Amino acid sequence: MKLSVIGTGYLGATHAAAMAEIGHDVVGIDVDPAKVASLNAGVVPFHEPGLPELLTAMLGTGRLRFTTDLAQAADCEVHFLCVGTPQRKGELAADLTYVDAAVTGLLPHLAVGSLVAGKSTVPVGTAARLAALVEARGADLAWNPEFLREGKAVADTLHPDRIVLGVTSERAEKVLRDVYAPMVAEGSPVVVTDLPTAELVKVSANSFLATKISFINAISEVCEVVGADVTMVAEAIGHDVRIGHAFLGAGLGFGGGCLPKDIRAFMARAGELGADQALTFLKEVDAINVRRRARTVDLAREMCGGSLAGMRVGVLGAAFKPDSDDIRDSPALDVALGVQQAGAAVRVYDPHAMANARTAFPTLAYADSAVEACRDADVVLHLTEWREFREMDPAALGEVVRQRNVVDARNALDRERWTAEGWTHRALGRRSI
Ligand SMILES: NC(=O)c1ccc[n+]([C@@H]2O[C@H](COP(=O)([O-])OP(=O)(O)OC[C@H]3O[C@@H](n4cnc5c(N)ncnc54)[C@H](O)[C@@H]3O)[C@@H](O)[C@H]2O)c1
Ligand SMILES: O=c1ccn([C@@H]2O[C@H](COP(=O)(O)OP(=O)(O)O[C@H]3O[C@H](CO)[C@@H](O)[C@H](O)[C@H]3O)[C@@H](O)[C@H]2O)c(=O)[nH]1
Repeated sequence: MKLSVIGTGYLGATHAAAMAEIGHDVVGIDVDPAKVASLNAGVVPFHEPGLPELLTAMLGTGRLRFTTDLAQAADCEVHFLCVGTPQRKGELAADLTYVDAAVTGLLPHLAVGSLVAGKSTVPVGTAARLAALVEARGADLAWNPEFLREGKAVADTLHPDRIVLGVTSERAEKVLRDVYAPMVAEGSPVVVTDLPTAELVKVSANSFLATKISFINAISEVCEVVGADVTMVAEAIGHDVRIGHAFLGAGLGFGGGCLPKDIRAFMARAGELGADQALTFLKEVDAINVRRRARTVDLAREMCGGSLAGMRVGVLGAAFKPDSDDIRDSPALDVALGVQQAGAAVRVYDPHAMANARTAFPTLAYADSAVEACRDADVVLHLTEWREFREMDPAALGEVVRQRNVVDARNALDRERWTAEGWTHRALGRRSI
């Protein structure tokens, strides 16, 4: 089938390459000419394991190309909307400017009988509003939310754990089942529903994930008061299959371009709909999450004898999670800024997010390696659990620091190994050994 993918960022570039991989003829369209040129040259403009190889292979087949020209979508049967829906400045609500611009721009090129399939995460009610515009052109609109995780985007797209089809006609359902035929054949469950339910599935899933993380981080706060160990609590409760181990990783909490803005936009939308009371717990989920960042700064301060003024702090990690260069709402960079504001000299290192971090936070100092970030440090902060950091040799790092103090804000370092090398190890939700 001929498909267009409108918006080729983290979601759209992956979706476009994956659709070509399963045999479709795909044109990716973005308003950013630099991004389009880069993708056409086989260079993914962000870090996503496996995507460069897939992109190169798909460009080679001739089934995938990128352009800034929406007119090139005119002969496509399906148009996937993958543009951003960031948080509005100074508000909780989502900014729908890009979605509206993409649909308005597409309307003159829409063939009668074609299908617009929204993948962006939107406030409930958006799809019905857009459907009226699309239907007036003789086309159809569906909502097909996306659940991929950054760092695992290729596998998640090619082997989704479910496919959600919000549709208003049997024809739209059939077209999307044809698009995803290999995934359906492989056994991915397909949930067919109406437009608002499909929109709600997406924000409900992210709200649940955020709630699970903040739940264990709330327990972490209590563990800190009583001297208990949150990692053991998580392990023990996770053995109950009704609870499960996933997303009980206590630590610095969630960031990124999805969970934080999605729970805020959900609260804002519920407020607009007069259902704000239903989601007041998400305010607490957000507050618990943000408190973990302040607690990490406090731990660093405690390790430096009560004040960070004049101290040197080595920061390991800038991305919001490992295997991504995404720094949107990154807890690591928030902590780095907090420590700097408290008077410390901070040096940050991340294996893949340095360029993004430097652009967004030019006032922070950066180092070219983990060792250089930690040279002469009074405390090392482990904030993003990249494999490179988890496998670091604490003995070698101990040679370059001023004091062997480490805060493991992701509960991911082998603390027995670090303490055996003379490090004072502190972690969120665990007493020291
Ligand atoms: N990143 C993820 O892991 C992920 C996963 C699931 C869902 N989502 C949702 O997908 C959407 C996109 O997220 P993202 O992380 O890929 O964002 P992104 O910022 O990386 O990409 C958005 C892209 O859209 C382009 N764009 C903006 N206006 C456009 C227009 N009018 N026409 C064409 N292109 C336009 C931008 O230039 C950019 O390249 C959001 O709604 C997000 O919540 C993201
Ligand atoms: O036990 C855990 C698991 C995750 N995190 C943090 O939570 C954030 C989000 O992690 P993750 O969900 O793995 O990354 P995303 O790529 O943001 O993916 C989420 O957001 C996407 C965009 O909506 C959805 O498609 C995915 O299903 C959803 O998992 C990161 O900061 C993690 O460090 C924790 O603190 N503890």
